[in-house]
Amino acid sequence: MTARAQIGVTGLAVMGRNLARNFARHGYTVAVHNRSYAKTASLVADHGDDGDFVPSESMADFVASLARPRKVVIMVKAGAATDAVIAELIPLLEEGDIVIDAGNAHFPDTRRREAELKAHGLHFVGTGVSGGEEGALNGPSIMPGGSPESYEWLGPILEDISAKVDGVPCCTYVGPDGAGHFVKMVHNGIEYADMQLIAEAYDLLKQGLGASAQEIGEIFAEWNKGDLESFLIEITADVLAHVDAETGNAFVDVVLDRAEQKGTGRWTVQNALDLGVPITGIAEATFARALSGSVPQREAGRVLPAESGAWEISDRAAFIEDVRLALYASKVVAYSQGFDQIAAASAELGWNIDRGAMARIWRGGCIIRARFLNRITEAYERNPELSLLLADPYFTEQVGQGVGAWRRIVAQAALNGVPTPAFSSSLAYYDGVRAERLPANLIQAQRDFFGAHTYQRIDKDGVFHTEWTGDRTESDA
Ligand SMILES: NC(=O)C1=CN([C@@H]2O[C@H](COP(=O)(O)OP(=O)(O)OC[C@H]3O[C@@H](n4cnc5c(N)ncnc54)[C@H](OP(=O)(O)O)[C@@H]3O)[C@@H](O)[C@H]2O)C=CC1
Ligand SMILES: O=C(CO)[C@H](O)[C@H](O)COP(=O)(O)O
Repeated sequence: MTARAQIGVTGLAVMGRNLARNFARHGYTVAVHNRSYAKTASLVADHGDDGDFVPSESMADFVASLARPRKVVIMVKAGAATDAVIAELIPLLEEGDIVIDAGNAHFPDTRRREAELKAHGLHFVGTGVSGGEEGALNGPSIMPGGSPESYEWLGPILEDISAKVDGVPCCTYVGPDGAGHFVKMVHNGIEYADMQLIAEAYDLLKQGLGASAQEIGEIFAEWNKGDLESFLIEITADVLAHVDAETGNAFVDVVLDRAEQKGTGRWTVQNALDLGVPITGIAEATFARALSGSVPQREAGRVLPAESGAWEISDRAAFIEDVRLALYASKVVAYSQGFDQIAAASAELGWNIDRGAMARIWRGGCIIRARFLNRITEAYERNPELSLLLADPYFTEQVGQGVGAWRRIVAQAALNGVPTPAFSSSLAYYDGVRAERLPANLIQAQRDFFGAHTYQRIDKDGVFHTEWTGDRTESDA
């Protein structure tokens, strides 16, 4: 076997096969392999004319077909399958070779694998890839972690096959070990929030205006021409316009209202709890999916009284504009929180992640690609240490213009019994983060009362405790 392939892909399901085709279409000789040979054979049979593929049945032949340093992309089911493939690869590879896990791995797994492969003299690159089937083929957003040295070898190839916006690749080096998969995880968390917010906007228009799916689709299509322009709004308009062939009804009206999840949103929330970063929009979106699937609770809950009146909206156009403004503001909150989480993890793990660069590589190729990501990049370019995206002058003004609408929508939804967990929690976050004084003073006093947990004062330095069950004197703790 001649070692002539410039890159290899093992795992040729939806993502791997399209990524392999993308490499081939960009002129790379691509070694391809899958656990079961049928997928390899069908890739070459169906898409052989995309470029130069080198198919192999065995992992040993696959590795032997790669030029050194070998670059092996693993695109298999995340978790145990990735470990199994790595274990098979290690004895076949040589010092300096690069293993790239492009699946949706959990970043602690990536950190573990990177350390393990380093001990074998191998580079391990955990990379986020977003864009689904279409993105993998035509240009995804790529978020690679690992050693800077590995990026010197790999970066040009990944940048080549990534999406481009204004000629700029949607791929850049993210940071060491698990940084790439961490950023992909937060991307997916934001994806959950964005989808939930869009779903809430749809529900408000449906319940408030009694609008049909078709009409709401037209509203979303209109919104997609302005500040909200994004892939998710675009596909929402498309989905809402789709008619079910079997029933002739709007497609969304025949889809069961139970949202599933594979785990990246949950990981994002779990990690935010560990870091102590309030990502309330993402958390509510994740829990909203859980609520939608809580079948026994939802069946039991149908008896609960609503105590809400009939929703009458006199000015339809004004209501639609309010929903649009509330959606935009809530969306900025979700991104602001997600970028806070990236900053916190980066500081804790010494990753030195450039948040502006992350917004830049999310402008194209990925599921959350959106017009306003340009504005986020600009905000972090203005101030790389920005502690709150919402406080960047551009976003302060933009969100500020919609605050009245946001409050009206959240209030009307509550009065009319329409659940808006992501809209409401985002507004609560906005009010919380801008508050001069929060009621946490009372919580500190309570904690000191029952557990001598101490508190600080606003009028002098130090840490104090009050003898609550004694004479109530205060002492330095
Ligand atoms: N689908 C999507 O839109 C996106 C997916 N991802 C991530 O990309 C990765 C691939 O996703 P997708 O293409 O959907 O495929 P799947 O996650 O459905 O995984 C199927 C692939 O994994 C292989 N596989 C499963 N178990 C093993 C094992 N023990 N040893 C070797 N190979 C194994 C299968 O081989 P076989 O054919 O032999 O069964 C097949 O090639 C996943 O990590 C996913 O989370 C990332 C972004 C978007
Ligand atoms: O990674 C992705 C896109 O970026 C996938 O689409 C994501 O896995 C979908 O997640 P879930 O199944 O949890 O909704």
